[in-house]
Amino acid sequence: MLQIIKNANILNQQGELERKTIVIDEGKIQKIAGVEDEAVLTAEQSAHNVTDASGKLVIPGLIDMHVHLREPGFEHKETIETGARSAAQGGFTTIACMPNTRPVTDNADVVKLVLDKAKEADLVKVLPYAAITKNELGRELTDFAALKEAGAIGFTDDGVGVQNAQMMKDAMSLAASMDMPVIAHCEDDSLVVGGYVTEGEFSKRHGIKGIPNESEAIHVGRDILLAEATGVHYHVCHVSTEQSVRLIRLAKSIGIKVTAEVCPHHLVLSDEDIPGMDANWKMNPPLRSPRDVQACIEGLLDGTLDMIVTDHAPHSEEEKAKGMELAPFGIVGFETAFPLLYTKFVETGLWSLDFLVKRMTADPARVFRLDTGKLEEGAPADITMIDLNQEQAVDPANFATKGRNTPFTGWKLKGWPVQTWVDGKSVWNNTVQQ
Ligand SMILES: NC(=O)N[C@@H](CC(=O)O)C(=O)O
Ligand SMILES: [Zn+2]
Ligand SMILES: [Zn+2]
Repeated sequence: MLQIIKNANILNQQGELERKTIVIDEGKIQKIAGVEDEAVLTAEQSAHNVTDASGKLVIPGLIDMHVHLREPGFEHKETIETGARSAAQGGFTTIACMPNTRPVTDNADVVKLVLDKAKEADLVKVLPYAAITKNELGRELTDFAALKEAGAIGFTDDGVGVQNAQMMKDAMSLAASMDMPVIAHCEDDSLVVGGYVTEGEFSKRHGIKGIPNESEAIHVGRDILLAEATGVHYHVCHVSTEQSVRLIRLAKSIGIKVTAEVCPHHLVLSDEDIPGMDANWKMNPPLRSPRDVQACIEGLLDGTLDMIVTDHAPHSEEEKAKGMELAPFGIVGFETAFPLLYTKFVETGLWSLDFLVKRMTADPARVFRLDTGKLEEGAPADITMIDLNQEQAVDPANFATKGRNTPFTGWKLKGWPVQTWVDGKSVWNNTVQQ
């Protein structure tokens, strides 16, 4: 089925905008041609579907390597279908989901279930991670070979840190022997006990115990040494502290195979922004100091941090209404990620558009060896169209996710995704086509 996206403003090799016509066939980008290309003008006559992208930005579909879809077990928070719909609405075409479901994705059956449900939803590409340890309890390794065979793309106990260093080392050795990455939620429980915001301004003001930066960085440091010893590809989840950035920068400089991700909220918010005891500002890792925010931004700019992920973590309104202390950690992220970062960093002139797009497409694709994340002839037609001029306030009532837990309600943002294609199929369309 021949399809055409015409008058598309795409980012070229130099990172500049160029107007092109994209020809899609059999789910792949067949051709990216100049707007006057004769052959393409002829093809347009026979195309099944023509989208006029005039005035819009057209980029590779966004890739999110850290998300929570909650199924199986917590379908009241999200299902694979609602999560995938939310991802598509946020401009994402590939998402990698975490194993902290119920049951935990610690055996091949759960991996298969996730893949089956994703196929049924038929929206975005869903790549499952499997747990490092059974039930994410940190006591016994899962069957890595069976999980890889079933389709898992990496191993992680996200939600908790692997507390035992020998356990982590064994996991890394095994993963390395299978050419699989280990993805780590870095948190030393002994340094955290009872905290739910960072140790800093906010915790002092409210007289509550804070989560210190070292609780994250101590695992980053430990795991870098273990990665060096085992040769595994080690990927650090949701980096939030200056100390972690510093350790990862050093490890990279001496050739250790470490990569890392950062979340939009850790780039845009600090603990000083928390308005009060509102659980929509509670996530793990917590919002850190302005100094940490700056270090994360610098880390992303110099490539210490490879990519942006949302850590989309939906929870129900009842759960979040329990208040700061008792509510679960986590905020939703798919539908605000791009406009938030575009508005805060590109509109303000701090980042180039090309830089933002790469950190959400080509970079995750490079790190996790995906065949997507680029607009190129022969690549899958995973494509996102964005209206950079559309300005709109964040309204959780419009979200496709079941989660309403966001600190960004009411924020006026620009750069909203308006249409998303996966393998050439439109999975979200908010344009009014004439
Ligand atoms: N990030 C969060 O605050 N919460 C995540 C767990 C996690 O990513 O560690 C969740 O599963 O809710
Ligand atoms: Zn985590
Ligand atoms: Zn997570």
